[in-house]
Amino acid sequence: MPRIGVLLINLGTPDAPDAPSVRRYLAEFLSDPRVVEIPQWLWQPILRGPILLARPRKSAHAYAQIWTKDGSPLAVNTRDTATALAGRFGPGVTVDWAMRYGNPSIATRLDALREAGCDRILLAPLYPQYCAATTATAIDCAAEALSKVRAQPAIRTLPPYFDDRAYIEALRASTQRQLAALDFEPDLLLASFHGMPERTRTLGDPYHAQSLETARLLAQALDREVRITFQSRFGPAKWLGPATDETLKTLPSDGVRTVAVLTPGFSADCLETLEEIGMRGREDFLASGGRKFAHLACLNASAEAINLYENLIGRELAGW
Ligand SMILES: C=CC1=C(C)c2cc3[nH]c(cc4nc(cc5[nH]c(cc1n2)c(C)c5CCC(=O)O)C(CCC(=O)O)=C4C)c(C)c3C=C
Ligand SMILES: [Fe+2]
Ligand SMILES: [Fe+2]
Repeated sequence: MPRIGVLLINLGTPDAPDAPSVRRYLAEFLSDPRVVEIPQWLWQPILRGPILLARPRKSAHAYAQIWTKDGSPLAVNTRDTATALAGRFGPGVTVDWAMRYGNPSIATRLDALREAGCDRILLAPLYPQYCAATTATAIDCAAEALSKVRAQPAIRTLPPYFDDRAYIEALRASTQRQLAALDFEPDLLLASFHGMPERTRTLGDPYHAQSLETARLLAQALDREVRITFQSRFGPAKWLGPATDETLKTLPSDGVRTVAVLTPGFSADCLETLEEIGMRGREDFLASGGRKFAHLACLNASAEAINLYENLIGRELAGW
């Protein structure tokens, strides 16, 4: 009987909500040439200069507002997902989790799975929409770690699931459950995806098209309009639009008084959903004349999510 490992991979987060930890995390993240596609000789002085001098303190303040007693929400939600999936695929399958940047690293968890006897490993980046800056770099990192291994395990990767029926169904059920618990019926449902430089789309990254398709299928499943925006702009380059923050500021003058925002491109709640949408987005909307604002939780380790991953991962493992 082969022993199988499943490694859930998410983006990564600082170890603590303080400036030195955020600095270490940002230095690793923003030095990845898959994330910032500027030649390193030109980029590193900018990163090591203005960015890593100013941003860590500002971001640490934001992280402090969303930190939980168990740690960073991104890590806690990803860990809880792995824990909830343990045992769901039979006794020969171990489910573990890792972060592309920071801890626990992909290399250390791949080592642990191999030490546990796993000779087949499914890499499961928890990004529904494929993006070179998220999916590809996670796979690159795993391949880099395995390049130092003599007796390599067999590897599979979980395909993007942006249009998978099980994913759309999980989003539909989670959205309807959360809308039913609100004390208002929102005029508009806004789906905010993480942004990317516009240039990556023209270079052939399918992320934008896959995000649009997710929103279209969700609108169809809910039988109502779902408007799409892109958040978290970084740097001076042109990013995918329309921008979430600008949209939230102009919606009230267009007659939208109540809004519910979901973030279907994030598998787990994190700084970008809890602080950027749940706090700053809310303030922007209400300060611009909006009356009621709701931020819907990501799938996280909800029953809908566990059902989804059991389905997606189960299908991959069926061939093993
Ligand atoms: C879900 C998909 C994501 C894409 C695509 C993505 C691209 C991308 N991000 C940055 C810069 C930053 N992102 C930051 C945080 C962050 N980003 C994602 C996801 C995607 N990023 C997540 C899940 C998180 C949250 C991490 C957490 O700890 O909670 C940050 C750090 C925070 C900050 O200082 O604002 C930066 C910086 C770029 C440049 C980029 C694509 C080019
Ligand atoms: Fe990001
Ligand atoms: Fe951000």
